[in-house]
Amino acid sequence: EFPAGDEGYHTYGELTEVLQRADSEHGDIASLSSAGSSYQGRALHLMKISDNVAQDEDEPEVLFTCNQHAREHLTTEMCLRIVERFTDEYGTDPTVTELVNTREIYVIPSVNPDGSEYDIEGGRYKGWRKNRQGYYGTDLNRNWGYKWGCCGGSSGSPYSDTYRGTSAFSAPETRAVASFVESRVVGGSQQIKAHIDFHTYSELVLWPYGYTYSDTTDTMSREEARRFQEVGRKLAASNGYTPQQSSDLYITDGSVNDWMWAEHGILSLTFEMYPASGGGIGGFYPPDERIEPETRRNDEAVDILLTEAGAQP
Ligand SMILES: NS(=O)(=O)N[C@@H](Cc1ccccc1)C(=O)O
Ligand SMILES: [Ca+2]
Ligand SMILES: [Ca+2]
Ligand SMILES: [Ca+2]
Ligand SMILES: [Ca+2]
Ligand SMILES: [Zn+2]
Repeated sequence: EFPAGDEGYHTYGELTEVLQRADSEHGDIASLSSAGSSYQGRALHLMKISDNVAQDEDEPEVLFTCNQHAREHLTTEMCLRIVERFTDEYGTDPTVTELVNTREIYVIPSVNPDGSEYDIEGGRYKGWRKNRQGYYGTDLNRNWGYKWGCCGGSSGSPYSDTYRGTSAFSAPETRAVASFVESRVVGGSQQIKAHIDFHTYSELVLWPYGYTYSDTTDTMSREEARRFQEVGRKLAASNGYTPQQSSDLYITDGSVNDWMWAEHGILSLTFEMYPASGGGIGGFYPPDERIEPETRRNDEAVDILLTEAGAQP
């Protein structure tokens, strides 16, 4: 459980309850399933939100993933905010209603439930980042299969916080989410057009590639790079984060954004949420009073991405 005073954060059990309630109370537009299981057997909850939710309609699909990194609990709350806003405000908020009627929204609130539960075990924060596979865990955001381990943007040491795992997709969690994305290739084309992976912290909007400093590659043309910049800057203007290519921060290899773009042409970005800086490990644990303001802060960005998905080939 969360330490005293931080009860506003959701444990895995509480998260599960909220999702199950949304599914039952909004059955016409919300459908709860699972992308697969974590290493320790927890369901990787997958919520679909759309009109005629039981039908696979020809509407742009958008994916939101959260909590790849265990200690980044604010991101789980961010994905919950998306689920609650697009179910509770459907039929009253015109923007929400229009987006639910014209898009298929997928939300995975916790990609790393094992690590998240371990991080808060005994009501004390451990600063844990990785999953719970093997003795020391794998950094899920270095385990994706595009340019895995290519470029010094991850570690081969199991003790390291950026340990890439024994092979691409060696972690059941990345494998499950990747399989879900692969299942959205229908009639030869990927139905998911855009994606945000939420992290904390630093208040940044990041776009690929992470594995190289160069803006363009054989799989990122000048106009594609310009599209990422344009959308990234628009998103950052709405929430006050700083927009940049992720390698401007540091080189990473095996990150989710690189794989989503290179393998599926998905406009995939990372949001690093509040706080902007300061506090070292403490920055990962903002008091629960920050949950509402810092998740609502991204409402407009979520709407922008859902809208931009309609213009994505
Ligand atoms: N959340 S964080 O502190 O781990 N930072 C992220 C930043 C990041 C995210 C996506 C691509 C490159 C870099 C990380 O995975 O290192
Ligand atoms: Ca509190
Ligand atoms: Ca629909
Ligand atoms: Ca569809
Ligand atoms: Ca519709
Ligand atoms: Zn992170």
